[in-house]
Amino acid sequence: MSEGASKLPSRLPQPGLRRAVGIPRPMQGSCSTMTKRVTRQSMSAPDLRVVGAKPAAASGAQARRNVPARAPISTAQRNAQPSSVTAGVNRKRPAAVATAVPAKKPLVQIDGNKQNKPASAERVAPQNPANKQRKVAAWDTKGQLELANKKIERLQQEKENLEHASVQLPILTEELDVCRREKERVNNDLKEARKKIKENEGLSMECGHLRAEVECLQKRGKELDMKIEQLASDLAAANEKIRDLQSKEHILKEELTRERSVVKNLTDRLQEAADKERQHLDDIFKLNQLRRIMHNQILDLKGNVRVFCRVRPPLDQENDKPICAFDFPDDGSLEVKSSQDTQNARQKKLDKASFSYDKVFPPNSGQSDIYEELSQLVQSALDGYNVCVFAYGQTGSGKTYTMEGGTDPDSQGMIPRAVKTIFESIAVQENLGWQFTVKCSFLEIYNETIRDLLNPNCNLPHEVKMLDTNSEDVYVSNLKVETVPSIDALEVLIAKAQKNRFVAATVMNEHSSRSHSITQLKVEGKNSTQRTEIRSTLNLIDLAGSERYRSENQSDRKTETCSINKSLASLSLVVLKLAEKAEHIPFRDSKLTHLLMPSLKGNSKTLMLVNIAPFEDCFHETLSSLRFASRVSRVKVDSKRQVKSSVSGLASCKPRQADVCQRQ
Ligand SMILES: Nc1ncnc2c1ncn2[C@@H]1O[C@H](COP(=O)(O)OP(=O)(O)OP(=O)(O)O)[C@@H](O)[C@H]1O
Repeated sequence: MSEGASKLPSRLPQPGLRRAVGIPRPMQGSCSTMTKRVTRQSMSAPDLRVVGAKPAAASGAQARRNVPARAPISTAQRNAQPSSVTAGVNRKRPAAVATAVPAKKPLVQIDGNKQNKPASAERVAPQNPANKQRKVAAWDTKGQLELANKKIERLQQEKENLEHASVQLPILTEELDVCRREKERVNNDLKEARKKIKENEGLSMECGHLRAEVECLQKRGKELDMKIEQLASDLAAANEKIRDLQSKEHILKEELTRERSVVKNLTDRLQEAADKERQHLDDIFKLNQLRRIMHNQILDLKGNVRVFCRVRPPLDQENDKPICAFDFPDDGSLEVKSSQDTQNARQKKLDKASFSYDKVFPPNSGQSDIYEELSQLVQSALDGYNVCVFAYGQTGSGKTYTMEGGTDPDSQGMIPRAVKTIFESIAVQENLGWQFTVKCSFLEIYNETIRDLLNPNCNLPHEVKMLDTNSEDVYVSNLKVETVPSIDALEVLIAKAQKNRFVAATVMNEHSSRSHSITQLKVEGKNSTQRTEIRSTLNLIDLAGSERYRSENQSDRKTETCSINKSLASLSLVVLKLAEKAEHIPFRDSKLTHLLMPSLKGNSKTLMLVNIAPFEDCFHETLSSLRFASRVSRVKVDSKRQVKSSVSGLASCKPRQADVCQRQ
């Protein structure tokens, strides 16, 4: 079968159109083939008739009238047609086609494959009883003729039909081409549409994303709008503020200009004042230097070793005890006599004695009276001189009371008063450009053993050592030396040391009476402006009881008494040797004199405060103490002030050469 024939059925116009143009319903095969078959079959099978010719058997003109083939077929129509077209060419249902033909009229089977599939009409015809009845005998010529005529009629009819069909064929072919092109276009459109649909799907997804994005952006936009609104209002407020500030700035600038001129004025005046202050400070410094020198000269005149004598009053509980008779002719003299009548001749020789010292304080003297005199030595310590204050006397004579005193302000002893003076003076001096450092240590010497009162449990040995070979200064090894920034800090340390001494006293049976207690305050001052430094030590010493050892009732204290006597004798000897200006001074004979060596030598101020108990039974010890004090009182130590200064300017009041050591 040719290609055109095979494609034809599916490309035929819709059934309605076929009917309109009188085209028989397509079966199988092409139109040309069909025509040929019809011709052949009509020759061999007279009963057959053309399918589709029946209804109208329309003439060619009529068919042409009914053909709207030329009219354009809409796409919708074209899309609607294929199902019915293809339905009409269902090759698998030839039988149904055959049955659609009325039984009385023989059908012309249009079949493209006659050999394989004989037409049903041909197969049915021999079985038809009508056909059998119409059989004419061979001898019936007339019948044969009639039959032949009828056949001819039918053939002529078929011929007409065929002619009509052949006229329609080019129209249909043309229509077919149109349909093909239309289909091609439709297919293309379809492809295009599918492509567009696909694109649309992609686009719609993208659209979805874009919509979401747009929504986000819109939301963000709204937020930004709000922010912008807020910022705009802030900006407006800020602008308002700026305007406000600008106006204020203007006012302030004017004020500033005025203030500047005031400040300049003040600065000039300040400069003037500073210059004046510098000048005043210079003057004050010079005056202070002068005061120091004069103060020192006064003390020199009074003596480098001064002796005060203090007689303590009997306490309430001691009122029953007989007391010696004391007389105080002036503030530096003292007469003492025993009041007992039953004295032997030897005793009578000794029952009255007169002594003279730098100062004598009767029993009614207060702590402040003593300190008034002693404060001059404290001032000397602040001026750069080493100072030693000894409280000497027998046990119970009032040494500790004088040095430490009580807790109330009136009864405060020399140590707390001296500390107060030092820190008050430092405060004043600091305003004049001085800077001071105060260091302190507390120790006691018992049986020639040094004990640290700030660190009493220290097991390390405490030895008196030279600071260095070139220096005459000494120090105690392993001794705690505290730097005290304030009077409060120092008072805390003093209390601690006193407590430690008190604990030892209870444990060691009147230990405190039998030991020397030494409070050392080292003062270092520096005046950077005047390039001056001072350094001094204030030693406040509460000596052990000076009573003599008496073997008959104090055997248990033999060792300690000997030790005390030895150190006191050593102190006495050192002082005497100093007075003699001896070449060798036995400082190292006792720990006490060794430790106090720098403060007893030339560069020193020494005060011996002899304390006297007023009782009759102390008379001999009283005489002993007063005699010792008299010996000391005669000593004059050459004083050498520890001052290094680049400032002189004191020509009119120039101290002795030894007093001031000029810095080179
Ligand atoms: N001037 C005084 N006014 C009032 N009371 C005093 C005075 N001197 C000493 N006392 C009192 O006398 C007693 C003995 O004085 P203190 O303890 O000071 O003597 P001491 O010489 O230090 O004795 P020790 O050598 O045992 O330490 C103490 O109770 C003390 O308060």
